[in-house]
Amino acid sequence: MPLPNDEKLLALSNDLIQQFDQIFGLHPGFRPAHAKGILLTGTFAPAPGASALTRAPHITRPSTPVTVRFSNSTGLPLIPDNDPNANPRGLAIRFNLAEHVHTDIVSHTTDGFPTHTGAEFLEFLRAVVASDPKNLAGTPLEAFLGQHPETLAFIQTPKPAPESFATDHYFGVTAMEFFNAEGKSRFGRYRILPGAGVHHLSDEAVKAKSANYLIDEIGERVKQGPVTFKIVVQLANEGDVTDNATVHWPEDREIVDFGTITLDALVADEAKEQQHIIFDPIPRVDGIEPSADPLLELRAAVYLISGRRRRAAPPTGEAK
Ligand code: HEM
Repeated sequence: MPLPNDEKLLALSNDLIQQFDQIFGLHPGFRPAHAKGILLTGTFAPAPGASALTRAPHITRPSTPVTVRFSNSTGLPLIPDNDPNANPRGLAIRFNLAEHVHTDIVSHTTDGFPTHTGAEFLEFLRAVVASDPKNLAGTPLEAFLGQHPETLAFIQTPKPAPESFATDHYFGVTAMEFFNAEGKSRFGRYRILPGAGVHHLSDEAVKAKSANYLIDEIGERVKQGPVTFKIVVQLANEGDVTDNATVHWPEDREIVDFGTITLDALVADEAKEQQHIIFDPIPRVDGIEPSADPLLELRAAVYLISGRRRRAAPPTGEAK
């Protein structure tokens, strides 16, 4: 994936990475956000009707190998899985179409995002750093939230911890434009639904869990049998806002089946692979185009700059 030439976009990308570094500290070889995670492999099988939505190659083939990464929030490689700040959890899915040819979905467990643009997100992060969350009166964060009800709404959305990475639902958040073989297009947002059902833990139950309960559990679970997720797409109606991750579409919007992923193994040489793989929020595949959501191009640049830095760091091995 290429880096864009847009100087302003690159400067904003670097500022955002620096802001994460400032909040979480530098951890060479780890991601500045979603630092703690685990990689699994499996296959994707398209849903029978999905070709009405898109002509993308993984929809026209019976089976495509996938690599997925489950993660905790924050740039702390050792954040305890039972820390409330580890929510929302992430799920990044790579569809391996051929050698060095792939398309990804990047999702997390909250349906939405705090801000419409990356510049606002940077302003929000700076306000967080400059404010005492326990005493908001008169702080930059209070001022920001006063001007951005969509950010307050995201903060106030409950973010319960899952029983397992395999029992949470994940949201693509940013809309994509899907094109089928006839050239007909629809905007949609991915949802990734666990075959084992959505099961969250109460705050009390989470406290009793261990610092690695999710990472340990998914490793054990996949040894016992396959872990499945159904991928669906929530379709926009004509006139729905498709370029703003803070705007939700009404729940009555049509949802179509996209396919199923079946995960059956952990990745060997985990630390090395996690350091190497760079997920891309832009699909870059025929049949699925990015929407005009400003987060997409920015994130693609952020993840690439960050990923190149991670690859250039000494091997992490096991986090110490
Ligand atoms: C301006 C908006 C955003 C910024 C600046 C941002 C920043 C980052 C950064 C720096 C990383 C580490 C990338 C790497 O080193 O490979 C990352 C990873 C990630 N982000 Fe974002 N993010 C944004 C929006 C989102 C949204 C909307 C979602 C949910 C759909 C999301 C979900 C994730 C996930 C799941 C990962 C981990 C990917 C992996 O496993 O490699 N982010 N983000």
